[in-house]
Amino acid sequence: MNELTLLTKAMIQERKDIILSILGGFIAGIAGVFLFSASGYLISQTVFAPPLYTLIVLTSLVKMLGLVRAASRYGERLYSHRATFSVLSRLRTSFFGRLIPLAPGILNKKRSGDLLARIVGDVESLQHYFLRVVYPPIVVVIVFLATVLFTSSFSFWIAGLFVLGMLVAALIVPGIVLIGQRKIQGLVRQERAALSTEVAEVLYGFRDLKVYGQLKKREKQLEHASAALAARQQRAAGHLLLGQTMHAFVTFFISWGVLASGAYLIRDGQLAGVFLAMLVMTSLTVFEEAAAMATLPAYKQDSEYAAKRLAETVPTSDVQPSHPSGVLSAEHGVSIELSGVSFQYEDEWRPALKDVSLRISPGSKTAIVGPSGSGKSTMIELLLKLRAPSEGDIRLNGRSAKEVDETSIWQTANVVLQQNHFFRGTIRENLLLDGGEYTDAELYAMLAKVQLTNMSLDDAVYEKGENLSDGEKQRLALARAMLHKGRLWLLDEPTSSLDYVTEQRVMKHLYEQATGDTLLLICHRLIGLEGMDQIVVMDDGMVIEKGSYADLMEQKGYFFKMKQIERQMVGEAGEQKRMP
Ligand SMILES: Nc1ncnc2c1ncn2[C@@H]1O[C@H](COP(=O)(O)OP(=O)(O)OP(=O)(O)O)[C@@H](O)[C@H]1O
Repeated sequence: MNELTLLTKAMIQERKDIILSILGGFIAGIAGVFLFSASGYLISQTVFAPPLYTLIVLTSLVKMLGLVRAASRYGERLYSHRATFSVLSRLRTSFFGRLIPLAPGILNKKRSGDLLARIVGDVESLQHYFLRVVYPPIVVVIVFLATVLFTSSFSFWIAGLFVLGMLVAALIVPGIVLIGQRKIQGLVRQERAALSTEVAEVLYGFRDLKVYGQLKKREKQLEHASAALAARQQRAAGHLLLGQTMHAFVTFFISWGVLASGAYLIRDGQLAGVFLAMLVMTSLTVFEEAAAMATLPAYKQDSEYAAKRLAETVPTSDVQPSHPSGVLSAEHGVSIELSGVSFQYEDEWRPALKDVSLRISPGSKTAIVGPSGSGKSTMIELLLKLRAPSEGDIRLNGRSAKEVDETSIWQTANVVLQQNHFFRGTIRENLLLDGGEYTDAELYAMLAKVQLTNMSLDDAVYEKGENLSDGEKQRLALARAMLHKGRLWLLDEPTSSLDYVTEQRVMKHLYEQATGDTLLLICHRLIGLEGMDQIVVMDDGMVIEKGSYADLMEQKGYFFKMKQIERQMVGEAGEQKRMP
């Protein structure tokens, strides 16, 4: 099943609007054909100076057909666009529904610019599927059959000419457009994704590119990607134009054919001369209705290619993602138990965590230390259910994490990650990210706790917190976590950019608030870990030591050696207790 199947299913759900738009399209099409035919007939009739009432009836008919055509065209547009946007909204919801569980894995794998091009552009492209691929042939065929039936009552030969013209307009012209079209649309999408990726790279890496003197080179690449896209788009537009031109030629040819064969039939006495203008007008109008057929293959290709790219991004399946109903209690500290947990990032050759077993009792304070790349942050990601272990089990409050609803974990956890995101807005908005309700006085009190007394709640925050220092970002993230009021603290190097004095002051408030809560702190500095209930030492994805500070110092193992090195570097004097 791919996106087009999903699209078709969504269209079935919007069948009422779709039927109404087809009905509107049919009435508008047929009213248009009769409007111009009646006009042609009216003009021809006037030559014979008919009675006044004939002219009144005919002009009234023309006016009425004009009104019917306008009203039904409006109805057609209204219902077809309403159906399209409802279908698109269903599709977008379903796409996001499948995309979200794949994050953050998918954000690692796909380049962000390309992903953005898919999320916005490809989903958007599918709107053409109904409006320009599925819907036009249905209306064209119905209007055309009605017109042929009408024409055949005047002349079988002219009706035959219409059928011949329609075969050329609906099959041969689109067929020619299709040749070569297959590649063009795919290439346009590829070039668009390439440009989007380039733009994202330049925007994200602007500073580094500038410092390393690579900005000019990247600007050139950007210009190149932009020119390549413009060239492809030009070719695609040329192709569309070719189809439209061929269609106009067919219309022109058929109208001349109707005129010539009509003249012949009149001379032969098989057709009354008064109908000739009417039949020519009929042919012009009915083929104008069929103009959408010429561009149909281009849109069909485009939709199919967009659907393919979306299906590649998030595999479609009938299997609904499970939503476990288990809730993590926010009443007291959480117990954590990891049994034989291993985890390997997709496409990585070695596991980030290997057979990790660990018990963290509720209300205890645990520090996780170890060299860079030893798997500490990965463990927090698994606890937050941002990723699932490849092997082993994680139990929270004695319940397997698989059975616990991830939202309840996020509600219970106060999280500070190594990289915390800040949104464009104000300090207040960034503090109240979880929608908590606090007065300004309470928020200022929190800012004071994290030593940000010089900040106003109305101060602007730029995108990604560009106008904040790393230390300010960490303190804001800590304030955000402290406002969250969960009973499980997951802190990944939360104070790495702070000076010792500020760190001590901030952490004092944090520990005060975390009394009785379960706290897990990842840190590189080994100073002040004496008060921790448990210290876990990790190396190369494994737990190599664990115990209290005193136990580990007595063991004289890895932690002891690291501590010796740190003491030599910082000096005993620099040591202060992390715990209050
Ligand atoms: N998104 C990712 N995709 C692939 N591999 C990853 C990803 N994140 C981390 N890794 C790898 O997993 C291993 C463990 O990384 P992790 O970030 O958990 O280590 P860490 O101990 O927290 O390191 P640090 O102290 O530097 O933050 C490393 O080898 C790293 O290269």
